[in-house]
Amino acid sequence: MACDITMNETPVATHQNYIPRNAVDHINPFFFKSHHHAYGHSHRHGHSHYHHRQEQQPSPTPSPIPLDSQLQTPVPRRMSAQIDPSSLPASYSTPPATPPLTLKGEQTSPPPTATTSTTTATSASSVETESLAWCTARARIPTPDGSEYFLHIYENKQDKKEHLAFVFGDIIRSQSLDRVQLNETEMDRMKRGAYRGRLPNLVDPDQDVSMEMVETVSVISAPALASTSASVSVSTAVVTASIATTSAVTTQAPLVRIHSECFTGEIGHSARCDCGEQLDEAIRLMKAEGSGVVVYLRQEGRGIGLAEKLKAYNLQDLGYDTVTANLLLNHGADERTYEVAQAILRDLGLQQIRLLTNNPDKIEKIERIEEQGQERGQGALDQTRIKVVERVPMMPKSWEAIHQGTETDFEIKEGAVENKVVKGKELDKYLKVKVERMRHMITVPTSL
Ligand SMILES: Nc1nc2c(ncn2[C@@H]2O[C@H](COP(=O)(O)OP(=O)(O)OP(=O)(O)O)[C@@H](O)[C@H]2O)c(=O)[nH]1
Repeated sequence: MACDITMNETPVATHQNYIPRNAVDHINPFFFKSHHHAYGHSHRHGHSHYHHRQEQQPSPTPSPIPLDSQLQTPVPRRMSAQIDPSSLPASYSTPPATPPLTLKGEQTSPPPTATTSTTTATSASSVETESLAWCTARARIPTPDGSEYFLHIYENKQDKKEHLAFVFGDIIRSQSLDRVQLNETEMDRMKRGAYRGRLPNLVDPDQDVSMEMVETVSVISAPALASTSASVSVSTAVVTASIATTSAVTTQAPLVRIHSECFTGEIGHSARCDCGEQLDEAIRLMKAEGSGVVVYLRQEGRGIGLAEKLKAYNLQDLGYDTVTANLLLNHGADERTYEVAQAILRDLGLQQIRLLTNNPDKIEKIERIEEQGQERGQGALDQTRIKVVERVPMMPKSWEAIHQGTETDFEIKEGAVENKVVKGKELDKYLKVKVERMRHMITVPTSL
């Protein structure tokens, strides 16, 4: 079977208009947006280098790349398409950081031929109008038991945090990641993780890259972009090898865990909460099913942040419970929002999910269609409803042992944390308060 994994530069990505990637942040409009936010004063008074440069050195000629202004979007974050090369120092005309790539044994990239197809490249603006969150990178993460998952990084319009998705199995894919971006080479796509299958090692001379290995990878070059109005055409080389199909149909909705960051419980071995245990259990279940998604939201301390959570812990040591502690710090009992999680699930093509949770608030919020997007200036967001077709409870391990009468077999000592499984009076109190004051749907053991 013909197998062409040769990487071609797209025609517009010429030597002349190439800008080193590390130089681009300073002229990237998205960078300006966040920079402006952080240094609003200096910009307002026109003192910043960026502002000065924009006003004093207007671009004398149009960009060599015919792009509409809508392309000034955060995907890709370091897009070079907006740059007028004539306004840049000569030192910027260096070779591309992503050179044309050939497989071992091949001489040069062939010109576009029958194996090259014209595909629709998205203007990233379509991502901006359609979704609150978009995937910027994905990579395979092998785990000690030999299984692996793909970690996805998401940016969004609501905050400046990098939210994550742990995706188990090959079927669930990010639409925003798979979209063809302007001017990108197939090497760019592989670096972002926009490929199917597994990447072959092209570098190690001891490792023979067999055709069989190469056939396991396919750079995705033609995702469906029918709804994209602002689109341009680019040519990309197409891997002609057979690829892992996505047509496999899952018989049931995938397992999903929407998990909020907990530094103390996941990294800090804290026995105050069961967060680390829950994350591990969700991953274990998804490995067992061979499919599922953990959406990991950077909403530490139920949205109040780590410093405030530590203050809440001091108040808890003084005797207040986890809800009252938040209120005494002038926070809500739970300040989390789930619009970004909704956007991530939509991006992953998940509309029906089995949600691992005890928290009814999460279910209500994830199913709700928010109307605030427009008010926040987020454009017309995709509002496809997500349905929780099943709630899968997360019984704390120590309580599960009590319910099953296996408490004495339960190896964890009082107050200890073992493989992130926790047991102790502080945990019991925390969990009871979540049942009594936060409507958590787990049965408190009668002995407690
Ligand atoms: N403010 C505050 N946050 C806490 C405390 N203990 C844990 N957390 C945070 O609570 C959140 C727990 O997140 P999750 O486990 O995803 O959510 P949950 O509301 O417990 O719901 P489920 O686990 O899905 O049943 C994390 O952000 C933790 O950092 C606490 O005592 N005070």
